[in-house]
Amino acid sequence: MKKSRLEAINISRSFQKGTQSIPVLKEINLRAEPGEVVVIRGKSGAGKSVLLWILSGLDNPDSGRVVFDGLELNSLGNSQRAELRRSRLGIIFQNFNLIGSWTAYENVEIALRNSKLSPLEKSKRINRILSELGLSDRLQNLPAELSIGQQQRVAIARTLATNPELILADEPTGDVDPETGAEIIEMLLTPVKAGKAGLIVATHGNFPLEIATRVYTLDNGVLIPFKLASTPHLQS
Ligand SMILES: Nc1ncnc2c1ncn2[C@@H]1O[C@H](COP(=O)(O)OP(=O)(O)OP(=O)(O)O)[C@@H](O)[C@H]1O
Repeated sequence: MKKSRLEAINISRSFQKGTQSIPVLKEINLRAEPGEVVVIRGKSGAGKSVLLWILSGLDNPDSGRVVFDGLELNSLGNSQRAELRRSRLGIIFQNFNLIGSWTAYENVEIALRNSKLSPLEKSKRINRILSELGLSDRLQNLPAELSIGQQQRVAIARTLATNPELILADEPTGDVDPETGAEIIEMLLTPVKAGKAGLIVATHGNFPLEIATRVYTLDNGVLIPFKLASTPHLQS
């Protein structure tokens, strides 16, 4: 099996406020590969989103490296990074990043714009994923006509549509009821259990830690391994 491992090596990132430099990430080391679920816990403002942006090449670290499947993100240009995100990484943002004037269907379709699938295959895939997420009767609705949880599911459908090798999810179950949360987790875990994708999740704490391969707490800029009471495992 091809191992598309992501590795972050000694990542540091600070932000400037006036003359003051505020460190958000301090020499973070992290890895994830297909079949693994890596959870990053942390309070609001701990730097979880900043870390996910850096891991997906949306932001640059001040120092350190991110390597995905042998590719150094730092040395890729913007268009190469965008292509990597489009074709191999799946990012679920905290604010969903849906396009307001497009329907649920169109918001998922955009992820497949460069795919080699035929129009029929594309449409079958979009319909299947949206219906698996319980949105078959919302295909033609705009984001503003959907509940927050439904918008979140459209964002997840858009991410899963391209069969990414690594999924980076910022609070994927943040704004939904427990039942919907469980469905979202099941959808995210399907490619992970099949060994096709790795999953990195950032959470305040409402993600079930027992399904994680590794859990960390991001505290004061440092990533600290978090030990679960029982042995973590991924049910298949
Ligand atoms: N562009 C920026 N300029 C200055 N400071 C920033 C910038 N982006 C993030 N920060 C700061 O970095 C810190 C970490 O923010 P981040 O959004 O990563 O936190 P988080 O752990 O994801 O929080 P939450 O769980 O509330 O989303 C915050 O103090 C934030 O103000």
